[in-house]
Amino acid sequence: MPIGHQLDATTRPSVAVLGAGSWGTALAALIARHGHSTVLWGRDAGTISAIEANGENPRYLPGIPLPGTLRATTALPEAMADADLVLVVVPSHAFAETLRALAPWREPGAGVAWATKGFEPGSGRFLHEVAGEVLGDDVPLAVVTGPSFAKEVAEGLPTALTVHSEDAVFCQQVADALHGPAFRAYTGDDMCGAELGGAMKNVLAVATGVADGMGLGLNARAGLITRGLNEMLRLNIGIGGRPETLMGLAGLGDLVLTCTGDLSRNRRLGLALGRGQSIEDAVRAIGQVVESIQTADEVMRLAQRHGIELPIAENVRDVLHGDITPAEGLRRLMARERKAEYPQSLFD
Ligand SMILES: NC(=O)C1=CN([C@@H]2O[C@H](COP(=O)(O)OP(=O)(O)OC[C@H]3O[C@@H](n4cnc5c(N)ncnc54)[C@H](O)[C@@H]3O)[C@@H](O)[C@H]2O)C=CC1
Ligand SMILES: O=C(CO)COP(=O)(O)O
Repeated sequence: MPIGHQLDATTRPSVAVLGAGSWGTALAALIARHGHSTVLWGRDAGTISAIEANGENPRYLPGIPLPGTLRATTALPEAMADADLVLVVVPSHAFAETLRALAPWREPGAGVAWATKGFEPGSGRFLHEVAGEVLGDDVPLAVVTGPSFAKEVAEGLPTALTVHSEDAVFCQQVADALHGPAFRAYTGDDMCGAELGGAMKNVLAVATGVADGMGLGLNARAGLITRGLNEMLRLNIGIGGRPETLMGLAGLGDLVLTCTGDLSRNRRLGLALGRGQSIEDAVRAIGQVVESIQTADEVMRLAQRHGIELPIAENVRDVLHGDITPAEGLRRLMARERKAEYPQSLFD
């Protein structure tokens, strides 16, 4: 278990946020508003100079003013200099390369947290496994997850999420930076469960989006959310996570948000597929990262390794691959054998 570095409670840690898309920008703005010295790093020079010049991220959060104290740069060493806390907010496909890039510039003792949702594409590793391997065992690590649309956080609307870490001191440091008048940050120490919930809800948001796009009604949506939660819980227990993690913000909370809120890109992908659009056209129209496309494969590989059946996630994967139509997915789900809702207790 990593050893947390001691913090002076009277000082506010300086924060480097890596990834200037919608979520990285919203989190950097939140932390800067809380009085932390905050630098946002992004690879796109146009976006970074617009943030510096106009206090706005025109591509990802148009029309939302960012705090004047927030600095932005394309130079990673500059962003990392003096950072006590690093928050990585790039898509999952860029997670490992971003960690490798930041590692040489990390200040001694600085912990690394991430708000990325998903697995390492290809290997299917959990992001905390990737971080442990790239950064080593003595770097404090934490995951930030929960129901939180970037636009609403950037607008200062009330939000609650959760920070999980095996390092209690670092966990508190990350939660302190996020917690504020319009933002509640809870804490926990189940990184596996927290990461699984954040990744899996994206796949289930596609399922409810497809159902809504096909006009299947509100009963179908509620049924999918509930049976989807059940799939999350069963897989989580299979991997040794704790059930209560997924009954909270990292699971149920984020599942409800993304399965019902049209700000969700994963739900919008499902809506488009359910209305008969192609995946290519839908992804182009959304114009931002849609994590479920890779996560569906990794969730199914993980489930197969643990011998766990996930009918909804499996159908989402097959629809995303173009192997079946949404109508065929519906037929498959409705034709499944009848059974007890809970053949065995989840909580034994
Ligand atoms: N937007 C949201 O409301 C929330 C997003 N998340 C998660 O945060 C992560 C990031 O998502 P968003 O910011 O929403 O995506 P986005 O699509 O808004 O922005 C992605 C950003 O990543 C950058 N990027 C892509 N590849 C890169 C690379 N190889 N190196 C460096 N930067 C790279 C892009 O330039 C862009 O700035 C995802 O895992 C997402 O699931 C989590 C909670 C809320
Ligand atoms: O993770 C999110 C909200 O918690 C954002 O969901 P989408 O990636 O589907 O937009």
